[in-house]
Amino acid sequence: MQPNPNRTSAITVYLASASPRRQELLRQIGVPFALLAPLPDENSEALEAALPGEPPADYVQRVTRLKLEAARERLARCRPEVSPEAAVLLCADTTVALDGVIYGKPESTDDAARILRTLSGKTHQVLTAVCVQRGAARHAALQTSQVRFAALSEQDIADYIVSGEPFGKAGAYALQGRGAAFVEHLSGSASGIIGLPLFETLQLLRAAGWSAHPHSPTQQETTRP
Ligand SMILES: Cc1cn([C@H]2C[C@H](O)[C@@H](COP(=O)(O)OP(=O)(O)OP(=O)(O)O)O2)c(=O)[nH]c1=O
Repeated sequence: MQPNPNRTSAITVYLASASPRRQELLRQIGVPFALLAPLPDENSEALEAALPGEPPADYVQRVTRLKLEAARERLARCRPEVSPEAAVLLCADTTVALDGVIYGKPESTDDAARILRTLSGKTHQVLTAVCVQRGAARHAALQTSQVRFAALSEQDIADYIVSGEPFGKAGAYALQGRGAAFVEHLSGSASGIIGLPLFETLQLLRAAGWSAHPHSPTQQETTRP
């Protein structure tokens, strides 16, 4: 059988993310990766400002592209010896939307309470955009889930905020944590809601030439973080 030129054994997946959830999710499906988290001198927050009137789907995909550009610069700066053909960069961004309004990470306790009151008793969307790049080739996907929240009491909201869980999460809740108790129904992708839709991510990695079964047995050893 002829070797498939797209299936290169020397490819390393670089997860360009500071999100512990994305790392856990990628581990869950057994994809070895190296971490390429933002450096302390990078202003990651500045990437995430929405433009006036920007639709949520446009926003989340644009921010993911910006994260990818920053990651390409970071790889060139931190690992100049790595050929772009030997690296698959992986980035994602997650946002919550209701009636076209974007709900990002809460900035304060009051902001978290405001977001949770807004989501209470309604169905919102969770959008996660994923982007991979290897050399000049880029592959992208957008995964959207629908999540229906139960009606939350002021006590529910106050107790949840005290737990600290809303902070650092788009929409001020975590499906993987106590926030699951608010979810009456969901359709879509649980991993997408938590930050990395695994089905779509694996498809993108494969499109970029990554394989779980490389010809060389060394990939597993060389790409562990
Ligand atoms: C809705 C939801 C979001 N989240 C998290 C996933 C993301 O970490 C976060 C959305 O913020 P993002 O800006 O997508 O990601 P991040 O800043 O945490 O990490 P990165 O370095 O990759 O940019 O919300 C959950 O963990 N659970 C949930 O149920």
